[in-house]
Amino acid sequence: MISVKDVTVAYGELVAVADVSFDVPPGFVLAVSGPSGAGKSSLLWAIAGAVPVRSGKVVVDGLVIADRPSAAAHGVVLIPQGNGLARVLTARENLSLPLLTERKPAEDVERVIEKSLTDVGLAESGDHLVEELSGGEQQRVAVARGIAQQGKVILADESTSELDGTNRERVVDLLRAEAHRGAAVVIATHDSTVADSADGHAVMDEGRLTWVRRL
Ligand SMILES: Nc1ncnc2c1ncn2[C@@H]1O[C@H](COP(=O)(O)OP(=O)(O)OP(=O)(O)O)[C@@H](O)[C@H]1O
Repeated sequence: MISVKDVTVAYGELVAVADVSFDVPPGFVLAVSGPSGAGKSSLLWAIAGAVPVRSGKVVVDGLVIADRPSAAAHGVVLIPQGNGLARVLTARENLSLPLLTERKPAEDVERVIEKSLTDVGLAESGDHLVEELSGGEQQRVAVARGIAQQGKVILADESTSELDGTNRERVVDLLRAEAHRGAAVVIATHDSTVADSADGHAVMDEGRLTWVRRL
C-alpha cells in the first residue's frame, strides 16, 4: 500500500508537488497525467525516496520513505523516465544489477531475467549492449528490469512514450500483471489510452493533483 500524505516537493523556491494526498492499495494501477513540468516525475521520485519531501510523508507498507536505498530495499521499484540503463552493459547485465544484492540462487535470478526479457519481447536481445538497441527497445529493457525486481510498488515514469501500439499494450499488460501479483502501481503518462486502462486517473497541474477517476 502506498500512502502519500500531504506531500510537498520543492526545489528551492519552485514547488513541484503541492500538498498531494492519495492511497494506492496493492492490486491497483493509478495513472497520473498532466502537462510537461506539472510535477509527475517529482511525485514518483518522492514515492521512490529519490527526492526528499519538504513536508508531508510517503508511507509504503508501514515504512516512512526517507531515502532511495531504504525504499529500494523495501521493494519500491522505479522505472525512470529516460530508462536509467547503463549503456555499456548488456540488456541482461542491466537486469541483473538490482538483483545482485538479493540472496537468491543464481538459477532463480537467471530464470526471472529470461522471463522478464521474454515478456517485453526481447528474449533474443539479452546479450546486446544497451547502446546498440533502439530507443523503444531500451525502454522495454527498462521495463523488464523493473518487473524482474518483483517489487511491492512499481513506479513507471513515461515507460511507453517511445513504443508502438503493440509494445505499448504489452507494457500496459505487464504493469497490470504486476498489480495482479500484488504490487501497487503508479504510471506517469501523457498517453490517454494508458490512462484510460488504469483503475484510477489523476491529473497534475503546477504540482496540484485532481482526480479524473478516483481509485
Ligand atoms: N532537480 C531539479 N531541480 C530543480 N528543478 C527541478 C528539478 N527537477 C524538476 N524540476 C522542476 O520541477 C518541475 C516539475 O518537474 P517534473 O519533472 O516533476 O514534471 P513532469 O510533470 O514529470 O514533467 P515531464 O512530463 O516533462 O516529464 C518543473 O518545473 C521542473 O523544471
